[in-house]
Amino acid sequence: MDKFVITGGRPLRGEVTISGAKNAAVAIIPAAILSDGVCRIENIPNISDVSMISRILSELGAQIRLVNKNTIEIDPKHIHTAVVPYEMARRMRASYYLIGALLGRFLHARVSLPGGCNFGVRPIDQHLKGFAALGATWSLDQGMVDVKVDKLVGSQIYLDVVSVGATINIMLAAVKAKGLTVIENAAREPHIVDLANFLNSMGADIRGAGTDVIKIRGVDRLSGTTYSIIPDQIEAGTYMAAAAATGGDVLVKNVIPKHLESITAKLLEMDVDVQEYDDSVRVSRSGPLNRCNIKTMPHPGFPTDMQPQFAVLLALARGTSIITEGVWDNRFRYVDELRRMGANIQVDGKVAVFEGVEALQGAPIKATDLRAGAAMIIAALAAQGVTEIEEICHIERGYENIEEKLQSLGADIRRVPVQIAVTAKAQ
Ligand SMILES: CC(=O)N[C@H]1[C@@H](OP(=O)(O)OP(=O)(O)OC[C@H]2O[C@@H](n3ccc(=O)[nH]c3=O)[C@H](O)[C@@H]2O)O[C@H](CO)[C@@H](O)[C@@H]1O
Ligand SMILES: C=C(OP(=O)(O)O)C(=O)O
Repeated sequence: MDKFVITGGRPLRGEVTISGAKNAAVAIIPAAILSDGVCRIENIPNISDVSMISRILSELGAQIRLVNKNTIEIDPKHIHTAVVPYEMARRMRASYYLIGALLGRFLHARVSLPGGCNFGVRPIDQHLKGFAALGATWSLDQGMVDVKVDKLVGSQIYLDVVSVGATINIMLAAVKAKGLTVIENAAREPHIVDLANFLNSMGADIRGAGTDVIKIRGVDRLSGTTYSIIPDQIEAGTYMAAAAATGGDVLVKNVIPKHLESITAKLLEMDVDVQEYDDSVRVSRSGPLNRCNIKTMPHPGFPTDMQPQFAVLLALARGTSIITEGVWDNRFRYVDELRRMGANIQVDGKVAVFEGVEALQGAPIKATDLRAGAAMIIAALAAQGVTEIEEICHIERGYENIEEKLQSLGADIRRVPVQIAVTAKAQ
């Protein structure tokens, strides 16, 4: 296991190119199971969650060819089982998309309950409610969800909570159902639109993705396709926050500025300069950071996956700021790590109150989850002195080449192996 060693205090300057979106890739790769032909998927981020979901597909019998670092071809013809190995699926959140995709193809799926970042309870009741509305029955035994159906039949489904995962999973099963499925109170994130575009390019009939009512008219077959994944909204936002935290000047390239609107709005409120171009944004700061309040919400609200990175900015902003976490029950586990660096933050349930400090100091800390890990990197880049960040495997789930990208912006970040202390056993 490696750790990052970062010497802070250098403003980030230069250009960085954003990779394909993790949360689109981990939905689109399992969606390829539904195809009769080969799917060529471009702009795939080279991250561990993508490697894991690809390995699972291979394990099921799919042929996966790496065309280059960011392009794969998936031939799902030889998938021979609807049972996903327990150990693999429970390591990542997006393995739950295998339920919808396998159900669409085999009318049966047996998949372990998913893993992913630990934000407290992460139920899948809305996914199961959706499958049941399409005619399926499910049971749970030995940590595996078993979902079966004789025939998928389109239905009207109202989601009780706006859920990205349930919206995508229901779409995956409903594309092969008989008749029309309508998902009401659907999530509207950019990766939902990307998945719908991917499925439509295979011959699906999905309308309304990006709004809260999605209509899916089932089709008998889906063909192979060539598709390029959208840029990662959260990776882009992370580099924007890093530029702002270090008082730098960074051109963030290969983005869809529309997807960044809520992030840009908060940076502007904090007196950070943001210039938008066709497919890039330039973020710079020379004056102090101004305080602001943030409430995370489903898209188009401020994304919960940007909450920890902005917490670092608020920890350094003048005055008192408040973050209200509107999506997850427990997404402030990283606050203890920021406190080690000198941040003044009080947490009460889903609300965190920040009293801005002049500077953070380097300290030994850890990544408690993926975006918390990104936030620790930002804090370390802005801090005085040296910070060591352990448990960076969380960060590798979602950020392609993060140390190289930061080094190209002038950051002093190194990856070094963690020394394991070995205690000699008395004979
Ligand atoms: C792989 C992936 O894309 N992960 C993202 C996805 O996670 P994920 O798909 O797991 O998140 P959801 O949108 O489903 O969850 C949103 C809220 O709905 C609740 N809920 C969800 C499903 C359900 O069946 N019942 C239920 O009550 C959750 O507990 C949470 O409070 O969207 C989250 C919200 O934008 C992001 O933080 C994650 O990065
Ligand atoms: C929470 C995230 O991912 P996952 O749902 O895969 O844990 C994330 O991408 O920030």
